Amino acid sequence: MLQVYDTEITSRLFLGTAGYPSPAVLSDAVRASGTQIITVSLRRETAGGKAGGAFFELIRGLGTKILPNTAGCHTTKEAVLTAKMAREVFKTNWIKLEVIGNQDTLQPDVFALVEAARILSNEGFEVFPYTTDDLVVAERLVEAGCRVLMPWCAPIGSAMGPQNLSALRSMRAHFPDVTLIVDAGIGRPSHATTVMELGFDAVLLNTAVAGAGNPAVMASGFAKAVEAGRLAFEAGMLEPRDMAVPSTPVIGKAVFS
Ligand SMILES: CC(=O)[C@@H](O)[C@H](O)COP(=O)(O)O
Repeated sequence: MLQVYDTEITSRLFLGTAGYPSPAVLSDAVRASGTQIITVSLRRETAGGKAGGAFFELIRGLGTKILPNTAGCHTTKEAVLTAKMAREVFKTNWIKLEVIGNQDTLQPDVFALVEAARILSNEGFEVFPYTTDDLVVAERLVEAGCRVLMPWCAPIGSAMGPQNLSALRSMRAHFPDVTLIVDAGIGRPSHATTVMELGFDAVLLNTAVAGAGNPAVMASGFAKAVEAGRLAFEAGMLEPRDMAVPSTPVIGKAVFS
């Protein structure tokens, strides 16, 4: 069971809803993933060219909790305004806060992000900030009122997978009580397993499923990968060793008669 703000969920896989070839494929993938939280952009072109009301109706019909996002925003002002519109449209205080600072890497403008997080938290929003793996920025976001952090593991849509495992490990160690969700850059189920093994609470991904040859099958693969990583973390994994250790201890010598 994972607590996200005051909501308890069992699936640790969050799914984006952009870039699917059709609304039907999107619906199938969401169902196959078993996700309980999907993120929706108020601004992006949506599945099958459907936009606005029709798309949002489809999203509401999927039976998951909705985490609106501010994808495509580049300033504090734009992100705050988009968050307020999202609250009206989806009747939720949750907002996945994205303030993009660089067009090539789509990395967040962390200064504008902290400012927007503070404004929105003060206005009663529960903020899920899309951030880098920088510990100082993370501290500022927590001070601004965020109880969830969403560090990237690689640029959005890159499918590169974790680029800085030691930074992610440090983040987990520094924030044992903050809900940490890896968001962006995951390309394969094994990437999701890797970050879950580090003790991250969940992963959010979009492109790896939406762009797969068969999104529903890939969504199901990711669900299993996330669960496997979590189970491994909870079970306690062995540390790698330099030397061989016999897995079958022997006592004395075999006796042949
Ligand atoms: C969907 C969303 O809100 C994002 O933050 C992002 O698009 C996820 O990244 P990937 O598409 O790389 O999984």
